Amino acid sequence: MDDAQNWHEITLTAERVEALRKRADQHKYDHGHAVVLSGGAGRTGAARLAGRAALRIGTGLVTLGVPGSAQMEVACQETAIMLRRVDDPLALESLLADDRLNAFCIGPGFGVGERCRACVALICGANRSVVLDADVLTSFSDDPEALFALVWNRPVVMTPHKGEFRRLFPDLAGADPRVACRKAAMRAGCTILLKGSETSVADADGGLGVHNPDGKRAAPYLATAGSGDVLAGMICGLLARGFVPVAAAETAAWLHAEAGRRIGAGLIAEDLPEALPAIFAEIGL
Ligand SMILES: NC(=O)C1=CN([C@@H]2O[C@H](COP(=O)(O)OP(=O)(O)OC[C@H]3O[C@@H](n4cnc5c(N)ncnc54)[C@H](O)[C@@H]3O)[C@@H](O)[C@H]2O)[C@@H](O)CC1
Ligand SMILES: Nc1ncnc2c1ncn2[C@@H]1O[C@H](COP(=O)(O)OP(=O)(O)O)[C@@H](O)[C@H]1O
Repeated sequence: MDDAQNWHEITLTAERVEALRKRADQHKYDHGHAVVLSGGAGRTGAARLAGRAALRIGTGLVTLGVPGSAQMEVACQETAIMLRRVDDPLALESLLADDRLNAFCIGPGFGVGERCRACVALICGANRSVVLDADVLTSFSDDPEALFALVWNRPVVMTPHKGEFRRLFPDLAGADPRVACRKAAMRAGCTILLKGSETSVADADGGLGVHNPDGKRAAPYLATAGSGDVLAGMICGLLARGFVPVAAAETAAWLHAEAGRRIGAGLIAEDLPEALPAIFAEIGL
């Protein structure tokens, strides 16, 4: 399916608003436990942004998986977010043994290379919901088929910007972004969110949602370092809360843009998670 006209506009539906609500009889484990894997010392900012976003979007618990070299750096910055030492794939395996840790985010600031590829293989092999962003996408640029074999038919959301998209799907990079996103999702066999001033979300069956198709929800101040890391954390948080991949990606895209629109000029990535409580109040949560 490559019909450029066959798509829906991404909005915040009533059903998704209800799914964001916390009921009085629920406790934190009812809202999931998200894990964001961090890079080493001096490279933890992106994962911390993602973790903060996952917490603000309502995940019950958020843990940052951090190499020993960066533990003090992260511990000095975080309070509500928990910390586990994860130096290597072996340590990740022990985290994966606890099935209460139900959604993962890997890529932001993680570092490119074999350690990254091995961790992605473990998470996907355990069939965990996961957001694959940034350095994960770059780590597989020499062998995209190896990544597609890992994610095929799994609860995965990939979140490339156009540079990362080109590395994984060089033959699609010149096409209309909506068509390219749909073809990429069908090729990879998972949900893909293609970032930009217009954001597309496609699933493996050919479904396609477009955010801001007419430019009326423009949020140009989102073009700032770390804003994509926050989006990855929002999606991960919604996966932990039980949203299916497409719903998590679309809902996060809408909320992320709404936060960007409200903050406007002067926005920095740290502001985005902090804008969520006011948005939630306004939509009736
Ligand atoms: N506070 C932090 O700790 C931050 C950490 N970051 C991390 O820094 C690492 C590198 O990420 P980058 O995205 O900067 O670098 P990448 O190395 O993935 O790609 C950047 C290159 O892609 C090109 N490109 C083409 N189209 C693009 C588009 N639409 N958007 C962005 N770049 C495009 C750029 O020109 C640039 O040369 C990642 O691990 C990321 O998570 C960044 O997210 C920034 C903030
Ligand atoms: N001009 C723009 N208008 C609206 N949103 C934008 C614009 N430029 C970037 N964005 C959004 O900002 C985020 C940037 O993500 P990304 O490129 O991964 O940055 P980073 O890696 O620094 O976090 C994406 O959600 C993207 O859709």
